Amino acid sequence: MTLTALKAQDLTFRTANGASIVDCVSLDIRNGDRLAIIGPNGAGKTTLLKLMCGMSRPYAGSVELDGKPLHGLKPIDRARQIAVVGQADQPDRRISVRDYVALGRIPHAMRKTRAEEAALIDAAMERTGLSALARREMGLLSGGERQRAQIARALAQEPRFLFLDEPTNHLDPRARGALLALVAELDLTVVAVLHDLNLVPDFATRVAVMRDGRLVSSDESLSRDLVREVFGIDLLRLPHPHENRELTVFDLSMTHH
Ligand SMILES: Nc1ncnc2c1ncn2[C@@H]1O[C@H](COP(=O)(O)OP(=O)(O)OP(=O)(O)O)[C@@H](O)[C@H]1O
Repeated sequence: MTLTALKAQDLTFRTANGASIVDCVSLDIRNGDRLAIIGPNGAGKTTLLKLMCGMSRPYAGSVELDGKPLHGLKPIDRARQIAVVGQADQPDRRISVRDYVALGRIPHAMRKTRAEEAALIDAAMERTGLSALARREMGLLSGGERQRAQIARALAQEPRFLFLDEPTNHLDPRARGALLALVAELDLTVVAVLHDLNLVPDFATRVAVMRDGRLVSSDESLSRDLVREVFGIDLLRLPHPHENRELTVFDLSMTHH
């Protein structure tokens, strides 16, 4: 049985001067989905992500969580279910990595023993490879380490949904795949804005394609025609030269044709 967990209906977000940045988007997210939101710069991806996780309010339309209005939930109740790793998060530079990760426990305060709380925080740090950096100040971390700390904080939150905005933008190529593989292993429903299209096929069970504030597709995979139309590049599926599998390749040179 696959139940719709989050249901966005006719979501519209407008700026003060009336421009629609997200325009009448309807999207169902089922339990266990890993939805990638992709699209060109300025397409409205981050705005849609914020609307769907309850961080910002729509001008029109609604989001339902298990059939109830998401925007009617108290922030703490929302935070028990939804963890968000945003692009603009600015952790206090002076706190230790471990204390930062521990912030993820705030929505659950007083529900577990101290030892259980500590074990959850340690497990989140271990999973993201941060144990050795536990005492370092957040302000001293590299961009990639900080990104992992943000994921660790979200894991410590024990959410049902994980919303990620560009979770890999500071990571080197190998670390990008590794981080998304880690996220995919967790038993979570994930919504992630991704810029690197190479990461999408392995990670996503569904792909939401945004353009000019509109949702143009939310299928299980990307079609060549759609990639060409929306991004102006070519998607090729080629046999791996040494292994018995297919490679998805994005040919950026098409823009020069
Ligand atoms: N509160 C706001 N007021 C005015 N304009 C806004 C507001 N929020 C976003 N915008 C504009 O709306 C457009 C969509 O922004 P958004 O960040 O959602 O796009 P995006 O697809 O995530 O872009 P990128 O890929 O560049 O991160 C942009 O042109 C942005 O400048």
